[in-house]
Amino acid sequence: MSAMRVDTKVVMLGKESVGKTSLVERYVHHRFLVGPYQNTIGAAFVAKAIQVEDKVITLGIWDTAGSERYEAMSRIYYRGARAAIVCYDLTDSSSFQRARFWVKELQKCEEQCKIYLCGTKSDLIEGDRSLRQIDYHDAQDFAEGNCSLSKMYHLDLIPELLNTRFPTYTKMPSSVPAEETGVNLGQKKDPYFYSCCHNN
Ligand SMILES: Nc1nc2c(ncn2[C@@H]2O[C@H](COP(=O)(O)OP(=O)(O)OP(=O)(O)O)[C@@H](O)[C@H]2O)c(=O)[nH]1
Repeated sequence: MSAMRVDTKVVMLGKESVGKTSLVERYVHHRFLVGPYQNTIGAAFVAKAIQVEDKVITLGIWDTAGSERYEAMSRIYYRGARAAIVCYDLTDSSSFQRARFWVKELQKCEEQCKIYLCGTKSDLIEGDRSLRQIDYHDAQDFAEGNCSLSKMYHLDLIPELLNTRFPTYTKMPSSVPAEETGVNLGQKKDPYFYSCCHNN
């Protein structure tokens, strides 16, 4: 069996239960798994081939375990990553603290890695605004304060962002309304991301 060639390494980081695995499932298999929560142990790998202009590139996505018990292991998985999706749960302030930790760590240790800050579970706050624990502006300020570029991007555009050889920035929306912040996998809406790329 021949080894799979991965063109671009992507790592998912964030506190346990924020929804990293669900995001990967959605992106790769177009599904949202309902049922009891099963925490990731160590890390999981999935590959996805995508078309970028006239080329096919293979993303190798490492979905790390959020539990702090696996923190040292997660460091192994972000080594050499071209992009990191750092997730936080909009209804859990401690998960935002954890996301800040990972962003700082990546900035320090992986200068070439593009960082995407992603708020998850927006369906919960749509149902009940009082559940929101991370203010929209706090997240935006954090992205702007730490990076030279801070916009929101649609998930499907991330492959284009990742491919520095064939950048197609013209397709990106310059902004999306505040209401669309965060990821709503439960209701299968499209996820949006803050990008805080400090090396674009
Ligand atoms: N309501 C809602 N629940 C979600 C969403 N995304 C994930 N969940 C739920 O949150 C729980 C944790 O999701 P996972 O995707 O396993 O979280 P994880 O970040 O991979 O967790 P670890 O493997 O522990 O690091 C599961 O019960 C999911 O069904 C979402 O967008 N909305």
